[in-house]
Amino acid sequence: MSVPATPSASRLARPVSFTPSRRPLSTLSVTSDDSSTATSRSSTPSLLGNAKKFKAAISTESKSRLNSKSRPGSPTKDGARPKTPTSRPKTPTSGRPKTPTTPRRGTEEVVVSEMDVSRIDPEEVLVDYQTVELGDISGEIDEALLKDYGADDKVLVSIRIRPTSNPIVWNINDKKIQLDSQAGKSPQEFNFDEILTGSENKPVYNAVARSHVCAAMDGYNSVIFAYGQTASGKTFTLTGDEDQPGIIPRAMKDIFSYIRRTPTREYLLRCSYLEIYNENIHDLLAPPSTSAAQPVQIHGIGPNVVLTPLREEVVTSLKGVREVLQRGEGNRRTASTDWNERSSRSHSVFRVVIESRERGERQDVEASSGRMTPGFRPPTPGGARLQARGGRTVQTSVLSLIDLAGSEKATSDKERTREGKYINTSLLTLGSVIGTLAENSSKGKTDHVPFRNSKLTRMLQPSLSGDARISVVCTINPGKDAVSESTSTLLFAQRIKKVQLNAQKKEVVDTGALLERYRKEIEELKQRLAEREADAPVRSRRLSAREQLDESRAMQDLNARIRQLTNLILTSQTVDESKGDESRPASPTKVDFDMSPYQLQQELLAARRQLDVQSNQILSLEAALLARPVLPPDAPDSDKDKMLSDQAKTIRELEFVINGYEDNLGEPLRQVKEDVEREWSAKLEKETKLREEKEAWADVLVKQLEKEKKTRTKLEEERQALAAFVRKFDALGLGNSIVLPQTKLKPPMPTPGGAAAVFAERQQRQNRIPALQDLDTVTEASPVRFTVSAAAEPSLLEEEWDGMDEASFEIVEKLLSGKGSESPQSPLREVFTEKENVPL
Ligand SMILES: Nc1ncnc2c1ncn2[C@@H]1O[C@H](COP(=O)(O)OP(=O)(O)OP(=O)(O)O)[C@@H](O)[C@H]1O
Repeated sequence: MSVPATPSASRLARPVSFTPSRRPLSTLSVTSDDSSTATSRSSTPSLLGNAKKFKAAISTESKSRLNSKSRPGSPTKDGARPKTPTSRPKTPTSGRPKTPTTPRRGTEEVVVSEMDVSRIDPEEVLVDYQTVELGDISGEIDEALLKDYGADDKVLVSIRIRPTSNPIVWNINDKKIQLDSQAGKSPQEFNFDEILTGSENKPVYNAVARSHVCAAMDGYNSVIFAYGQTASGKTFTLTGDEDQPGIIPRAMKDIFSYIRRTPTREYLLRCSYLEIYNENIHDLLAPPSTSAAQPVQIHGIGPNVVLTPLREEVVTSLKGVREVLQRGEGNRRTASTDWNERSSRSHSVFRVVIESRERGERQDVEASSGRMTPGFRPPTPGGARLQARGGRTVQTSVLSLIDLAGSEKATSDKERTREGKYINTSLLTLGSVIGTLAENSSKGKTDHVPFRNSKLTRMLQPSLSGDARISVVCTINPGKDAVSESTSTLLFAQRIKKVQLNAQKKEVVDTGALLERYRKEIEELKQRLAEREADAPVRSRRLSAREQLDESRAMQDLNARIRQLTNLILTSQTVDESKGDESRPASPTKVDFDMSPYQLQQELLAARRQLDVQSNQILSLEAALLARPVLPPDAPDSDKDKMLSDQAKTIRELEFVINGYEDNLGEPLRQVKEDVEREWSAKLEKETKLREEKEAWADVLVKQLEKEKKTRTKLEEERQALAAFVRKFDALGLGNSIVLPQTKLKPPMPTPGGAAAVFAERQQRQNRIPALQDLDTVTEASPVRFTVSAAAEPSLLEEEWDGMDEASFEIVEKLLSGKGSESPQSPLREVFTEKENVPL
């Protein structure tokens, strides 16, 4: 379906001033009325001024608040609702440098608000259902229209197509949009949450903004922004005109409607308005001279963004909002360009900080909040203004409504071209940030996101990082002359749809009460610990090992709880004083900058040491986590219980080790340790003695062996001598003729088997000496004694023949030399031969 060139008769019948006069006439079919455009822009807030005043019955609490003399915009005696002050001193128009050709509107009307939040007591300017005027609210919010967009953590992306007199080249089918094939490009189909046409702003507000405004009232940060090429209708969508109020005025009406519908809570509303012009941030609510002299700076690390100095003004009615908007818009830079008579030359951000808490009893509120002594309170930059008291938490959220400058081609004007470059660069950065976030979300990547490349993206970092619910209205010109710009806008819209969000409600707890509770608990714990420590030496003597163990564990628990509470106190104090509505993790350590450098250095060192210890703990916990036994998810409960009790046991044992072995052992366990040591030293002594005995015996054996060896050598020499003698003897043929004198030589009688058998028998006898390996069993008999008895048995090799003396050898000499007998068959030879039983 094609969008009709004239979207609807009723829309075009209205003198809508969407066609700037400086635009080339050839592209226009609906003539515009320049003066009406200017008028409609400049008179935007007036549409809110027609609201009827409503006098609601007010509570005692409200009355007291309203009757407070010190309150700015004090009510009249008839109890009328509080008003945002209107009488302000006029400021000079000089100040922040203006865009040369297009002086900002309204500078002559710029006034300094007395509702600057840093000058008033927040408790005095609360809004509740009784103080809201009926004229300040939209018709009752139709719950049926409130789709809970954003709850699914997706960006709500809508396309708004402005009317044009040019031929339309886009086909729209419900929530799909596709370039007409006639346009000559590949017809890619895009799918969005909403596609809106026409000039009615109400349906646009209902579709793209209302749910996000309500989410902000419910405690979620919400961001709504318009993106698109120049003159495509961003400002028309956000601000609108007299006939068609845009998202901002409608949102403010809905905020008051919401308050009116919520009798249980009271609210503090603060507004700020800024613009980013040529990469400088200007406070649109500050007097221009101040704003020029002191551009707003972005502070903070990572997603923690703090803007200072930025004026915040409390609003208690729609009228107050209107004044703030009027002032801010008057300070905004717009200029006539080739495409838009009043082109926004900057990105503008209108922020409403919404703080709320449950309504309390009057007395309680006054006593706890100090409402009885209203007046100046020291501001807490970036923090919540409302105090959480009496057990009531403060919920804080920010609604940001952003009108981006439109991307554009170079123009004939040098100044516009320069601005255009800044605008295009920051929009390109926004595009690449969104692109990276989308990639990271869809592909599970963690690529670096270039938030810092522009002020716009740096400022949007918390929201784009997932801290807010986001709705984007992408405005396009459907004409043939803007196909490439519209396609690029649709591609941007498609990318941002993929960004993953995770907005959470922000609540500041009643820190005063909580801290008091922590302090009390710490005191009690310290006292209990001191009592136990004092009692410990006496008690430990009476306690069993088990009880001592429990005792030491109880002391450790007490210490741990004290440490934990102390940390909580530090953290809470830091949250209270510096975290404010961002509710971001804060350093648990408070730095006192009045300390000397040396003290600070010591603090730093201590903090580093603690960090080291903690990172070690993390490592060991991670290791334990990795090493944990894995149970299937469907494992029976008994198994899980067992595993848990095993792990608890292991943890207890590890704690033992970690907390100091000696310290935790206690007296009884020390005794066990000494007993074990005694037993083992006795065993060691016995073993040492045994080893010494064995070494002595081994020495004896070695000596014996050496002796045996010597004897063997001697015997061998004897044998060789004898063999030589026998050979000589035989050679002389004296074997048979020798008669040995019976008395002198009595050689042993040959035995069966000869000398070898005798030798073997002796050896056997000797072998009856137990083997070394048997000695272990013969424990009682000392191997030394055994060796001595073995040595008493003469060796065969040492044995000398009876009667064999020097004389005997002489006779043998004679016989061998042939002097005793000539016969070769001498019986002597036989004897000698047989004696040795060895071959000669
Ligand atoms: N949907 C619409 N219906 C009727 N008029 C429209 C619509 N959209 C835009 N216009 C008109 O078109 C003109 C340009 O619109 P607008 O200033 O809102 O564009 P823009 O996107 O904010 O441009 P820039 O980026 O240059 O500031 C205005 O006169 C506006 O009234």
